[in-house]
Amino acid sequence: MLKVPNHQVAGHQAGDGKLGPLVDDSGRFYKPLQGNKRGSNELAFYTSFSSNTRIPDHIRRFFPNFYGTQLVEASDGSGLQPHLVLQDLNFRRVKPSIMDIKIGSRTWAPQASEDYIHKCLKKDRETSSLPLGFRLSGFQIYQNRELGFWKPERTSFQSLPADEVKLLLRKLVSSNAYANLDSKPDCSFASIVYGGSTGILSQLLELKAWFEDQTIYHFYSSSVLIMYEKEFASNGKSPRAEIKLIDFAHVYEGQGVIDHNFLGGLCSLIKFISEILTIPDGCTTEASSKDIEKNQIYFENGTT
Ligand SMILES: Nc1ncnc2c1ncn2[C@@H]1O[C@H](COP(=O)(O)OP(=O)(O)OP(=O)(O)O)[C@@H](O)[C@H]1O
Ligand SMILES: O=P(O)(O)O[C@@H]1[C@H](O)[C@H](O)[C@@H](OP(=O)(O)O)[C@H](OP(=O)(O)O)[C@H]1O
Repeated sequence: MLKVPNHQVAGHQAGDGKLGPLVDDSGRFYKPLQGNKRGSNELAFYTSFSSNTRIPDHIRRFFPNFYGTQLVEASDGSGLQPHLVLQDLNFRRVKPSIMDIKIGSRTWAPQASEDYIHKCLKKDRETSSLPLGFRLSGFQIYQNRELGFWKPERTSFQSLPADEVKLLLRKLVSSNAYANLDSKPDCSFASIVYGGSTGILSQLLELKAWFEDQTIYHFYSSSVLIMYEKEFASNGKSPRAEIKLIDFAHVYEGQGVIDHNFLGGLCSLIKFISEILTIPDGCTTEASSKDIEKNQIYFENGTT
């Protein structure tokens, strides 16, 4: 039995008779093949990527597994429709904090139509894409048992200036991340989620090293998803901090050219996250140093 995913933070969503992705209870995510060539383009990417022997395994792990296509009952009631069958990245996650970050100052490919380029260019200019090289496309931050998730309306954060984007990236890894924008984040999980040899920063650096070399694909409008479990982190367990790349409706062949647009955006995101780890100015001090240390010890001891 397919159902609407619990933790989708951006993109077209199922529900209220609309077309959107569905999940099953065995860990698969069914994304409807979108119209206007988006669906066929994304399928072409997954088909090419999954059979490409030049992709190293340590890079492949940053992409959802691909299980082909399947006709399933679409969420909008339009009957059996083709869907991409992907790994459900939230399978077995409990209360995941998630950020969908659209990478690149340019979200359109040169192959796109003039109208589409115009639409994207406008949005890139109006949001943080152009000034920062990425924009927050959607997020949910788990607050606590009483308050549940903080999942603000998407347009409310897509055009924020750099310091407020950094504030949200701090809130993502704070024990006191409440919907109230005035609360100063404690960043108590920064070191175990962003830092460390297996943390988000080191995963992003690994991805960046590949982008410095690879000329196979150009990724326009794709996102990096950052995910982790705050409750695990609070209880001294591994926070399951992971990055994954998603949304390949606008990926094209690289034809021997570096993907400067994606690489530039990735470098910018990396700078934001590394500054959170190295410059603690934006975090409260009471909680942080003691909590960071405590969590680091738990994590390094592998008490999962
Ligand atoms: N494999 C996956 N497993 C779990 N969740 C996913 C997966 N892929 C995407 N999502 C969720 O769905 C959201 C939208 O995904 P995606 O960007 O692929 O859809 P889209 O409809 O093409 O988006 P857009 O309208 O921005 O082009 C993501 O923000 C994420 O929350
Ligand atoms: O490929 P398409 O069909 O052009 O899809 C749009 C594209 O992914 C935009 O980047 C996205 O904006 P954000 O992800 O930045 O919000 C927009 O969402 P929107 O319709 O909610 O604006 C989508 O509709």
